[in-house]
Amino acid sequence: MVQAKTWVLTERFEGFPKDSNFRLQLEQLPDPKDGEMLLEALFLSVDPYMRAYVMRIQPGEVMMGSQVAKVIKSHNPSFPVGSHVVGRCGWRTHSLSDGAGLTLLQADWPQEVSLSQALGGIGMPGLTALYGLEEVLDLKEGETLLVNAAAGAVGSVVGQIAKIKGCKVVGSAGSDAKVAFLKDLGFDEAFNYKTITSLEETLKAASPDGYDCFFENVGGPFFSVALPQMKQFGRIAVCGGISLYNDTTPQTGPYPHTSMVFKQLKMEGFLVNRWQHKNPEGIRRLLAWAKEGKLHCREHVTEGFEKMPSAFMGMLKGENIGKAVIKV
Ligand SMILES: NC(=O)C1=CN([C@@H]2O[C@H](COP(=O)(O)OP(=O)(O)OC[C@H]3O[C@@H](n4cnc5c(N)ncnc54)[C@H](OP(=O)(O)O)[C@@H]3O)[C@@H](O)[C@H]2O)C=CC1
Ligand SMILES: CCCCC/C=C\CC(=O)/C=C/C=C/C=C\[C@@H](O)CCCC(=O)O
Repeated sequence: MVQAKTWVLTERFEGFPKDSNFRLQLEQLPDPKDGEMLLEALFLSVDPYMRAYVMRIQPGEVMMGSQVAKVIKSHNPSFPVGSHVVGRCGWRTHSLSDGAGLTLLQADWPQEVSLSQALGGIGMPGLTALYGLEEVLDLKEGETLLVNAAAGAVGSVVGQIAKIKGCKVVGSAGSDAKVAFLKDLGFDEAFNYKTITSLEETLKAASPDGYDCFFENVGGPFFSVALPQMKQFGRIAVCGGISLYNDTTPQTGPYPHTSMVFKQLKMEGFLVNRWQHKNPEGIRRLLAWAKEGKLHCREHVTEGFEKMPSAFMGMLKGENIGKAVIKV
């Protein structure tokens, strides 16, 4: 028997999450049966979708989420002891699995790349950036791209891939330290949306001719101000709207119709799982860029399973630069 620590949801979030929404709970796990294995979490992810998707969890259930885990006992030949996996096991230190939904990490994962990157730049967020740019925006060399939440797990990869593709990149983030980080990554323009006097003027100054593409992560007023600055036939990939997730009453903004029609814009929402058939190739490309030094996947690491709720709430408040992960 193994004792797992888990974080369960006590009640669904109303507005911004609170400590009282979570309860640490111990769970006795039996030995794995034939075909099963015992997993021990090494790194766990906290992501914005956990706030947006909370209605999918019943109070009393373990919080949803992905982790990098080590196989510590196995009666499943496809997952030998000592191998590493990524799985949607939830907020728990130990899990039993029959292998369903697990992704085996390649045995030759580079020593110089932390396994935690499989939750970030070399994982779901990195793939989100890649697919949003290539499958949705079809970003072309020489174009100008705008990306918000640019210093985060998705946004920072978006900007770097756009630079690899020979584009001009403008990014927004919520602190001066994040702006400095973006400049270090090679963003052509970056600004702190919390301290500028006018978003309209800042966007205009960053790209007087406007934007060919907009990788939208934030929503709300940012979206409304950015839309009129799109170029004719501009393209918008709606990846998320994190400024809206904690609203208790939905925000309402100006309607997009005037810009959409008179600039003849294309706007498409997407979910990264649409292209999961391409994930092995996508991971290979991201890993290659990382090994070549073209992709820097910064992480915001919180030490200790007990700190998962605070790491989650911290990410929602913008405390992270790069991918927010918890090291057990
Ligand atoms: N469609 C899909 O398949 C996927 C969508 N997503 C979406 O991508 C976006 C980025 O996710 P991810 O990279 O994981 O998260 P990040 O690592 O970027 O962390 C979230 C960031 O959002 C910013 N933020 C939080 N609240 C606000 C606000 N009110 N206004 C503006 N910015 C805010 C903060 O940065 P700052 O300091 O800049 O405010 C914070 O650091 C989210 O919208 C998420 O839902 C992510 C994965 C897959
Ligand atoms: C305000 C309206 C916008 C709502 C968008 C909400 C969330 C977007 C987002 O963050 C999507 C993330 C998708 C993640 C995909 C893969 C997994 O790692 C998590 C899947 C969770 C699940 O489906 O169980």
